[in-house]
Amino acid sequence: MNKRKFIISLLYINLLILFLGTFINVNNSYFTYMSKGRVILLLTCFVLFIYYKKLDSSPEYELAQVKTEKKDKELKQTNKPHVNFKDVAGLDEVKEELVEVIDFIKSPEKYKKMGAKIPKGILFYGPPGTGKTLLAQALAGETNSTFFPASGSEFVEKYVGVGAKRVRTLFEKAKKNSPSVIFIDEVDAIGAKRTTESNNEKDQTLNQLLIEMDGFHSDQNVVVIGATNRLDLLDEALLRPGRFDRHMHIGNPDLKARQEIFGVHIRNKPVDKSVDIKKLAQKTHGMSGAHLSNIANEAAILAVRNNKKNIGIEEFDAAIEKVIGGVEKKNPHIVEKEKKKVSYHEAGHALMGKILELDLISKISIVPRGEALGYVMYTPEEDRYLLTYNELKNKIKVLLGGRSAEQLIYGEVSTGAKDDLKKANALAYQMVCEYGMSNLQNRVFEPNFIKNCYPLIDNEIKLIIDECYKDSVSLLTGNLNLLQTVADHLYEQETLTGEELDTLLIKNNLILNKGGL
Ligand SMILES: Nc1ncnc2c1ncn2[C@@H]1O[C@H](COP(=O)(O)OP(=O)(O)OP(=O)(O)O)[C@@H](O)[C@H]1O
Ligand SMILES: [Zn+2]
Repeated sequence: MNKRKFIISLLYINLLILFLGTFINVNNSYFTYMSKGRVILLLTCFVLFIYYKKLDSSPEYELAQVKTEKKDKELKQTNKPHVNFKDVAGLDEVKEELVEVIDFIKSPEKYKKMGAKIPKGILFYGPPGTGKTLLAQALAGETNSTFFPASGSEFVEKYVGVGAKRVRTLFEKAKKNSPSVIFIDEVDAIGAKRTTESNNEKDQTLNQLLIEMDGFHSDQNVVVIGATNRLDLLDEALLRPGRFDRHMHIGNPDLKARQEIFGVHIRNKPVDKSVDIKKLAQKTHGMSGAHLSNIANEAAILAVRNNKKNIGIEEFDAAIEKVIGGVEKKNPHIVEKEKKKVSYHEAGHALMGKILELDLISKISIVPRGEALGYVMYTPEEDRYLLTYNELKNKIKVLLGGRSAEQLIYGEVSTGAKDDLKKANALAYQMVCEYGMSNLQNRVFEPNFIKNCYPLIDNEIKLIIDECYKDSVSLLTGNLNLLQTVADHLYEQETLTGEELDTLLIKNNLILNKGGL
């Protein structure tokens, strides 16, 4: 009821009471014998009633009504993203993992009956522009949830308690509008590791976030998604079970994913038939989804500028060059000619792993990840607590496989093996100083004693590393064809799963030469 209506109603009721009073209070000097007064009162009541009714349909009133309804609807609409999984290209593994969360949000009763708890906190981590925000929006879109975006930096304020209050309000709103998805970008701005030097405001904000995450129950149907470029910066407390306990890596797209991302971004653009999306994807190795969307947009702008009906390959090429210019300054990883070298390097690691039957390979990739230009991911067959002398040496050989491949193919080595060498040397050091696995035999060297006999220890480390490197080069030499095939496929596809690697070997009748092992 609005103000005007309220006043009229009051007036109306008062007049009615007055009118009835004329019958009860016979001594009333005004009305007892004044039937005219009664008529006037009745008439006023009637007029007021008509006015009241008219108010309901007055344009002014209707407008006010429409305005509030629109505001409510707008709020709901902006909070309900019209994005779903088909707008997110690539990232198949992550989407697969999220399917379960979607089901949780859609039919919580099913899980409640089984006593299963809805996952509360999911953490997306990975380089900028890879679709973390987009994916969170799509999760809300898929489940018709209300979306509450926030950024960690918004919560960090000068005044103690302000950030904490904002966190509280955000969660309150989300609970009221459930099912809902809270998305906190740059979560490291509030959730960074606490230092001894206290920062009252930041600590309070983080504490409030922890309290809120502990506080809501699975039946409240609120999912919190945090995003960060730096998982290593986050406070342990935030990663504990019941908080952000599901971590999903959102990496840069590989060739196939880049093709798909281009597909999404040219969906509504008039693109010339001669444009080959695969070729565009090949030219944009190492770029993020945001870069690709930027390229599609730049190309469209250029087409307008060139008075073209359709976007042609010239526009795409110019747009790629423009974006690469910006990227290369920030990201030294993206140099096309290095892609080949990285392919040999990673193929070297993978082949050594296969030859020596170390852990199972789950993925080989030349898509840069963090500091690394490429990587091989292993799934350990079982937890191992005891490793033999030969097994440790095999581990070192696999670590040196990348450098050996480079030496073999290019006749010289590059800086790409920095991390491998560090790990290989650390293992060799442990073999000599901790495990008694060198010519120094069953001796163990305590850290404060090492300085005294360092040349001796260093010599033993060198013997192990040199022998492993020699073996690794000779094993790869015996499998040169294989190295070539794997590297070529890796260069083409950018990622190979463990199964794809196996199929490749079988299909090409390639037999591992284990060099008498
Ligand atoms: N996988 C993808 N599929 C389709 N478009 C994508 C994809 N990844 C990124 N994009 C495009 O890039 C834009 C930026 O992505 P988004 O903001 O989600 O990245 P982000 O990972 O959240 O980045 P930041 O870490 O910088 O916050 C998106 O709006 C979208 O246009
Ligand atoms: Zn390596």
